[in-house]
Amino acid sequence: MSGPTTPLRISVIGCGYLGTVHAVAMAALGHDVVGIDVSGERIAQLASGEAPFFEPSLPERLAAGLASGRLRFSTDIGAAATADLHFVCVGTPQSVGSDAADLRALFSATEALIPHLKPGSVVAGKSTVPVGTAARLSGLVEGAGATLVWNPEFLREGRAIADSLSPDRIVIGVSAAEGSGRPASAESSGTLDILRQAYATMLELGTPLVVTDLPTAELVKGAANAYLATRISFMNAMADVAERAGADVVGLAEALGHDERIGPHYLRAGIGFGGGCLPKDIRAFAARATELGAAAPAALLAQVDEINLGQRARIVEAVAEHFGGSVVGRRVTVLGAAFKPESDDIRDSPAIDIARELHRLGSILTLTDPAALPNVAGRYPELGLEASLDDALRDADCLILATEWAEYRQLDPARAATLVASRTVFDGRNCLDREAWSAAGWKYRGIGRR
Ligand SMILES: NC(=O)c1ccc[n+]([C@@H]2O[C@H](COP(=O)([O-])OP(=O)(O)OC[C@H]3O[C@@H](n4cnc5c(N)ncnc54)[C@H](O)[C@@H]3O)[C@@H](O)[C@H]2O)c1
Ligand SMILES: O=c1ccn([C@@H]2O[C@H](COP(=O)(O)OP(=O)(O)O[C@H]3O[C@H](CO)[C@@H](O)[C@H](O)[C@H]3O)[C@@H](O)[C@H]2O)c(=O)[nH]1
Repeated sequence: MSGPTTPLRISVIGCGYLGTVHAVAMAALGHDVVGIDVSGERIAQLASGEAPFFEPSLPERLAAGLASGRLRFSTDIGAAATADLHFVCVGTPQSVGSDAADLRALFSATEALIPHLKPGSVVAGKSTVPVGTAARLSGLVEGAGATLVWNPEFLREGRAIADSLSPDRIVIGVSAAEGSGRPASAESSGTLDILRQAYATMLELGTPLVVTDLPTAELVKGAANAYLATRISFMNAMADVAERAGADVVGLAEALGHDERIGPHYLRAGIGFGGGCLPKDIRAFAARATELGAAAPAALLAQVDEINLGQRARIVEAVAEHFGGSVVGRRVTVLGAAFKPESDDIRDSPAIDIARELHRLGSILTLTDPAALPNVAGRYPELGLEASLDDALRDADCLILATEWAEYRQLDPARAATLVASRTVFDGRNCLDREAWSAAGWKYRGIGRR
């Protein structure tokens, strides 16, 4: 990608999974970027060129940004003072004790930024927030002579750099002109020009730009994640019916996906969705819908959540049933700890929940993963961790494939058979070649499969 004709000075506040990638991507586009975080450890890592989490091509992109002199990191919010555009990327996790989003970091980061805002500068919220949050923040920002826009982010972990540099669309919510309902004021003030300049490279390549009002922009993000989660739970509900009826959910998904009105994505049944986004975002969406008096959307998403969590419980029950009702003393190996492949993120990972429950029920549990074990060791020291795949397979009484890393999908069933004690595999992601595994003498159990 070539750089923009006029580079901007940009600050990115919050350097987690989203902010780190966004800062690196903005520098790759040719802008002058400072990434800011309250965590000194995080900033020291980033400043020394160490990628703080596993994400394909992040180490190379981070190194290139630092070497270019266009990317730097600081714990001092004052380092944002020279920027024309500030992206706020701090966490909005689920609140302790409720389903609602915890917005404390968002408000405290914005309040800390206020004294450093120049008149005419733009604050772009990228964190995922309940609808109505931007309106609460805009008074703060506008009091300082700056403008607030909402610019939700849709990147997926594991492909975060590629998604950031080639998004499907760019959504920008701006303040509606009083009473008109149209996002007019930002057009005239040049706010949108700054955003267009930030994303110039992508816009020149034809990336669709949707300009809307603040609440619609917030809702686009919440609705996108709610819809993706609903599709996955829908297919897991179909898997339940398929299993009971002797049908096959993989063939069902393939046939449904050919329908242009449906499309093939997010139809993979299995142990369900996890991660730092879909689970907490549908809960926050439902909590906000309830506050707004919209009971039906809240009930719909509660059902989506329940189906999803049920998938984790069902595979544990199936494993116990396989062993005649009890897993006590059984050697169970879980392949994968991250919530998805190409990531070391274990936030709300179905793999971890399943491993913890089987451990609690008395199995001799071994967990392996090519990237996420250091994160597991820090949080769940009780789980038996094994970095070597061969050693994890050795003497297992059954395998559970929980995260579809390429090395698990490509496992040779004949060779794996020589290592385990008993040839039983629960394919929690329906990603193994059932025929090949069965032919190698394995008892194969998929999700929603005959
Ligand atoms: N992870 C993703 O793939 C992704 C994608 C799109 C949107 N989002 C949304 O982006 C937001 C961030 O998610 P994440 O996964 O990067 O979270 P994260 O927990 O990895 O990162 C949040 C970062 O913000 C920092 N922070 C907290 N308070 C701060 C403050 N006052 N000033 C500066 N930094 C502060 C934390 O130290 C942390 O490094 C969330 O709203 C999330 O829903 C995430
Ligand atoms: O057919 C499918 C597709 C995904 N998953 C699971 O769904 C979860 C989420 O996967 P994915 O959406 O690829 O990863 P995330 O990085 O969580 O990305 C989601 O959450 C981000 C944070 O909001 C958004 O930016 C992205 O657009 C949205 O896809 C993972 O556990 C997957 O295993 C399934 O079970 N079946």
